[in-house]
Amino acid sequence: MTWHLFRLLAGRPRPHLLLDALWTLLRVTILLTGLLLQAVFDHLATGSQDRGPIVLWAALLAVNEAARLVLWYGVVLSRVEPTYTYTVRSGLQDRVVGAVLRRPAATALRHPVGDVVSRLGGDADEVGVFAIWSASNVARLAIAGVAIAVMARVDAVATAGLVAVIAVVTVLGRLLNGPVGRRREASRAAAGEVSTVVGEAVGGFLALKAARAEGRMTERLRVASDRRRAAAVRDEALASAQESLFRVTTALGTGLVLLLVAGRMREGAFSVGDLALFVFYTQFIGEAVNALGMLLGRIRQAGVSLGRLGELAEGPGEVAVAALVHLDHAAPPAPGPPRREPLRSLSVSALTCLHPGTDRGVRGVDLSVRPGTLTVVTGPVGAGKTTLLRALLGVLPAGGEIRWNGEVVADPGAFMVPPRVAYLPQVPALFSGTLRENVRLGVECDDAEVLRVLELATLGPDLAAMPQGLDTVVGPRGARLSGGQARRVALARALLRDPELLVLDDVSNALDLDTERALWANLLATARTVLAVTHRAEVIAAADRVVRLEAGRVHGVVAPRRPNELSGPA
Ligand SMILES: Nc1ncnc2c1ncn2[C@@H]1O[C@H](COP(=O)(O)OP(=O)(O)OP(=O)(O)O)[C@@H](O)[C@H]1O
Repeated sequence: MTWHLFRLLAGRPRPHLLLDALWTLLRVTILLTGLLLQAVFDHLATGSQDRGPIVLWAALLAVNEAARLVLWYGVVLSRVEPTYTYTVRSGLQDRVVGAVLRRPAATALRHPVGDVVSRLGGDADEVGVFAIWSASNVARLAIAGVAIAVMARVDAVATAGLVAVIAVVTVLGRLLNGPVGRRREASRAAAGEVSTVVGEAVGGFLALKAARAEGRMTERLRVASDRRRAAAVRDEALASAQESLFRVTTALGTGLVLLLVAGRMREGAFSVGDLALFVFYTQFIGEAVNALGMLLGRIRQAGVSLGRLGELAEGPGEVAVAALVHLDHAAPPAPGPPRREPLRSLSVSALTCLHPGTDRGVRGVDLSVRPGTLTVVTGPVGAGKTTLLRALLGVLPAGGEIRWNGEVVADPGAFMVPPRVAYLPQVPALFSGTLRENVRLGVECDDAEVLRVLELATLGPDLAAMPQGLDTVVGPRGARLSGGQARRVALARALLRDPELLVLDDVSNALDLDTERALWANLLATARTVLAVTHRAEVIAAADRVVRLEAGRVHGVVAPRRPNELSGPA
């Protein structure tokens, strides 16, 4: 996983290299401070009365410190780091959401919505933070290497002792990496569980109130939060232990250096300036080792997070992450709409689709749809009507054969889309935005066209009562529409695509009888091909063909004559 993490960052190396360079510059100022201190103390130790060099070094120290502060706060912390971390974060989120949207509808979202939101937030954040952390600490370690070289020139033995302490602590810290990673994974999973419960509670708020089930949901949330707390405490405890291990390096190192150089100081071979340099650099090297420990932990954590994002995009395992990283270089373009080809025939044979882990769904369904006709699928509740439509459209994985104009459809999910097919599900989705945007949803057309399809969907009178007309804000954050209105807006969206085949799942639901009659009269007057699930006797009577499903199997196909009474406003 770590390898993929580095590949991800290497995909766009420039911001990382810029940050590496800035941090290196910052650390060089620290090296300079050590050398200036050494010079100041050595000069003081000579007992010289000449204050000139001291003033010069003090001035250089002040300039050096001021330059560091300006570079640190003014450039790195306030601009470069936030830009980089948010670019990585939002880049990952874009890629994951893009990959999910490109997946076949049948398998697009395999995790609860709350968990997905948690991963897109927390896990993308973790990788974004790692990006800036790695830049900062790679520079820190490189300059620590230079500091060790400078110290070795002054006293090789004391420096070797310090390096030995660092090596022991590093090995011990690395041994903790495995458990730290496992606990981080458990903690993230527990956080995802809490988000799932919160997502369900917020999404089903009204249902919970209506059923007076708030207590049950609160209890679920409490249990999930307790698990999350326990996992987070275990995670933090071990991560802190690992951090502390590295932190003691400074104290141990300074003590060891003092012991090792005491003899040479007495002999005058180790100056006061050298001691100042050693104490200052030991502190810096200790911090670098401490940072190395945190960096190692963070690599694990960021790797875990990248893996979790990869799962959303592609599925579990390394392959998923490789694919996610690969997307950085060659995000496949979204496929354009298929070429329009008039529907001459649609046939389905032996279509079988069972819901995973159950024997429910549909089995061995044969069906044919002729152009310009209304085909109705009916049957009792739970008979498999919705399953049949969704399997036909590739929204659910299914066996059997589908032929469009005689040609076998290999991938229904990619094939059964506008302008071939438009689908109105039982629960249509509206998005925050205006009525116009919800109908168009990416289709370029003028308002006259939007108004025409809204009229066809019998929303004309409703629209006349909306002061803002097409600019009326609908959807989750806008003025709410009634269930029937939302359904007809979604129908207008489908009609705007002018599909060869219109697939409707229970469009009559939530409509009064007059509106429903007008709606069906409009649909039939356009002589388009419609495949509709419905219970309404009038619509069934008007159909060219009626398929009756019972317990997932076809229980008869009839062809009633279209009665005239369904004629109405066109
Ligand atoms: N996601 C699912 N997982 C498991 N079983 C499911 C799932 N969705 C539906 N089912 C089951 O499959 C069967 C067919 O469901 P389906 O929704 O297709 O019926 P339907 O005829 O459309 O019902 P309704 O008239 O209520 O819309 C039912 O027994 C249902 O319980």
